[in-house]
Amino acid sequence: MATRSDSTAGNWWQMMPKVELHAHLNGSIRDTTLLELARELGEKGSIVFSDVEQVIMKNDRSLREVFKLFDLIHLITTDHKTVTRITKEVIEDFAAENVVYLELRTTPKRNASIGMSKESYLQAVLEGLMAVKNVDVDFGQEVNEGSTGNSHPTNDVCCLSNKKKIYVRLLLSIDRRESTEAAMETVELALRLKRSGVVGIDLSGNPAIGEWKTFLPALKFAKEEGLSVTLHCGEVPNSQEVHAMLDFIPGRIGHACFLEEDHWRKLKSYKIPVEICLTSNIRTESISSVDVHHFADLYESRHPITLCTDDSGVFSTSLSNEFVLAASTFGIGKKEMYELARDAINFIFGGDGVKEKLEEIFASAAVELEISID
Ligand SMILES: CC(C)=CCNc1ncnc2c1ncn2[C@@H]1O[C@H](COP(=O)(O)O)[C@@H](O)[C@H]1O
Ligand SMILES: [Zn+2]
Repeated sequence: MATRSDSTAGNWWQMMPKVELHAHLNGSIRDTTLLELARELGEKGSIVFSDVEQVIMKNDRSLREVFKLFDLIHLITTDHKTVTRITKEVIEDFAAENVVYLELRTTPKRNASIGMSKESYLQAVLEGLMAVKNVDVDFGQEVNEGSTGNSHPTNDVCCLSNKKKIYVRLLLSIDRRESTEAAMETVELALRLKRSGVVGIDLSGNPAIGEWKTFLPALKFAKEEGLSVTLHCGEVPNSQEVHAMLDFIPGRIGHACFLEEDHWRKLKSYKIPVEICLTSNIRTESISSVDVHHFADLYESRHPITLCTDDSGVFSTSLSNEFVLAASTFGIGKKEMYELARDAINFIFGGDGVKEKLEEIFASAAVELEISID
C-alpha cells in the first residue's frame, strides 16, 4: 500500500476545511501501524507475517479480497490498547489535512477471549479520542449533567487557542453478518452512549451477506429513539434491497453504485444525501472508471452529496485526494469544490450548535483560500 499522505493532493486542498462523513475506523488505519502490529504478532507466532505482508501490500483489491483484508485487520487490531491507538492516530491524520468535522464509524466487537464486550470496545475508542494530544478534539461528550457551562469539552480544554480543532462524532456500525439481536444490542449501546458523542447507526459489511429484514427492526428502533441512520446501499446489484432501503428514508446512504433508473428517481424525490467514495468504488471495481461515476449526474442535478474516503488506509487515499480527484475528473473549479465541502455541513448528524461553528470555520477559511463567497 502507498502511504496515505498523498503528495498529489497539494497544499490548497489540504488547507481547505473539510467534512468527512463516511470513514470506517479500522479501514482508516495507517499502513505503517498495520505492518508494525502484524510484525509483532508474527514474532509471537500468532500469525505468519509474510502472508499478512502480502495481503496488506496488495494495491488492487476485489470485493472479496477487501473483506478478507478486514478480517485480517481485525485479527491484528482488536484488543483494547490497539483500538485506542488506532483511534488516536486516525483522528490525528484527518485533522492534519484539515478535516474539521469527522463522523467516524466503527463496528463494536465482542471478543470473550480477551474480555472485550461491545461496550468495552467503545470505551477503548473513546479513550483514543481523549488520547489525542496535538489537536483539540470536541467529541460532544456531556460531562456535567445539568451544568450550564461547556457541554462540549474537548480532550484538552486548557490549551484551546493554540491548536487545531476537530469535531468528532461516532456512528456505530451494524455488520451485515450480525443477527437481529446483535444489531439491537448495538443500537442499545448507541443510545447509552448518546452523551459520549455517538450520533447514529451505520449498516455495513460484506454486501453479499445478510438480509434487509434481519436489520430492519434494529434500524427502525434506532430511528424511533432519535438516532440518525446511514446505510451502505447498492454496493452490489440488489434491486429489492435498494428499494427497501430508500423507502426506509435513512438520513444518508453510502456508495449507491448499482442503482437503476427507478431507484435514482426515488432517491432524488426523497432527497437522501449520498456519501460518495470515488477511490473506494474504483478500487473495488464497483464503478469501471472515475469519469463515468454517478458523482457527475448527482452533482449536475444538485442532489445532496458529500465526498468521503470510506477506508483511507485500505484504499490509500485521503479526503484532500478525493477532492483533487473529483475536481480534475469533472473539471470543477476551486470555488465550487469549496462550496461542495461546505455544504456537507447540512448533512451531518451532529447538532445545530456544531453546524453553526462549522459555518464560521468555513467562512473564515474562505478569506485565506481566496474564495469570494456570495
Ligand atoms: C469491498 C467494498 C465494496 C468496499 C466498500 N466499503 C465497504 N463496504 C461495506 N462495509 C465496509 C466497507 N469498508 C469498511 N466496511 C466495514 O467496516 C469494517 C471496518 O471498520 P470497523 O472494524 O467497523 O472499524 C469492515 O469490517 C466492514 O464491516
Ligand atoms: Zn463504507
